Amino acid sequence: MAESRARGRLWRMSSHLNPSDGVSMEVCRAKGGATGLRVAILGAAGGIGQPLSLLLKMNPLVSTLNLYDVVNTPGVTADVSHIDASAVVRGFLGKDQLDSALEGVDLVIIPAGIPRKPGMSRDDLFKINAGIVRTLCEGIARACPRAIVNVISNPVNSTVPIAAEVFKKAGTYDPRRLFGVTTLDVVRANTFVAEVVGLDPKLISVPVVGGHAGVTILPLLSQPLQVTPAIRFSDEERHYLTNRIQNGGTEVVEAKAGTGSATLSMAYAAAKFADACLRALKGEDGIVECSFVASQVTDLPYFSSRVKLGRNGAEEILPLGPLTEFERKGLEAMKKELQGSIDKGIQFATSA
Ligand SMILES: NC(=O)C1=CN([C@@H]2O[C@H](COP(=O)(O)OP(=O)(O)OC[C@H]3O[C@@H](n4cnc5c(N)ncnc54)[C@H](O)[C@@H]3O)[C@@H](O)[C@H]2O)C=CC1
Ligand SMILES: O=C([O-])CC(=O)C(=O)O
Repeated sequence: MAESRARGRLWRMSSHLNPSDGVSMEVCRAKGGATGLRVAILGAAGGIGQPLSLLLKMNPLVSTLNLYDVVNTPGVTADVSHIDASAVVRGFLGKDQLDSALEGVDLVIIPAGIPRKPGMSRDDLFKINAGIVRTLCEGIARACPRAIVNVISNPVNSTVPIAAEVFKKAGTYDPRRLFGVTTLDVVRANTFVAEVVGLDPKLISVPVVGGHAGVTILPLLSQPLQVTPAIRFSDEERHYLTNRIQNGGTEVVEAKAGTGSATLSMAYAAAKFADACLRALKGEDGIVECSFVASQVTDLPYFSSRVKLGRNGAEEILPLGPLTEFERKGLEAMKKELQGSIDKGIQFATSA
């Protein structure tokens, strides 16, 4: 009897999580950690969304985790909610619940949209993902205009400008609060450099600048911070590493052979970047991450480089630092493509 009573209680606790099912939280004395931060994941049932939900549930800074998708959120929500970490997990399904998913949220992470198949470029995703990101950002402008926004959906070089234009149109744009997530490029750079030099990747921190597609991804291999004496690469190593980092996404797409792109490493990278944003929101000082943001570091209007994070988002965009001839050439080589992708996003959002 005692056992079955306990089971009934657990069932109600988990099934309240989808607000559409009409079961209330009456049986729960606590309504969730009041002092933490509220996070929403849009696209939470996807390949990235699911492991990212798991990692955010485990983040002690999160008090409420809202999981939104157009399919399958009740199952993902029930599953993740059973993990014994303090964040309260709530599921939201379909566009009618978008605004409820976003109300009062401090940080929104967007991994919604289709992934690549072999032979596709990230730009090939524009047709479908541009509209998805626009719709979701319209929801953010309505329901949580002060939230920090982390855009993962590809092509990032265009989806971030789309998000900015949606917010401008709504009168809610604050460039400090909008970030394209390029952390996976840094994660890959650290891993591949560590492999070549035979060090623990935790000791390596390679700034990766530019954008998030092919030649627009530029690792500054002359600046792998934290290592003394500084690492010097041969020409052969520099070419190998730059090429592998620029094509890391394609490497995974081809290995997955039509079943998707990076999901686990991306969830790890997104959780790392989200954690940096949350710690900055909490007032921690000295947090610096690479991200694709509105920028004046080059003549391009958006650019990924090292950004100092603070309570209001991007506090300071740090200069690129001294570049080698190889890196200067890489920077020049990316400009046309990156500007084109940015213009394409702006054009899409302003002509609609
Ligand atoms: N920024 C980066 O470094 C990376 C970006 N990506 C991108 O992330 C995106 C997601 O990739 P996966 O999770 O592998 O794809 P997926 O197809 O496994 O999951 C996407 C999820 O988005 C949902 N979705 C579709 N339309 C939606 C809408 N209107 N509102 C809410 N949710 C919606 C789908 O139902 C699905 O659950 C892709 O565009 C991919 O290219 C992937 C890896 C790295
Ligand atoms: O390559 C893709 O399509 C997904 C992605 O952005 C990455 O893994 O860096």
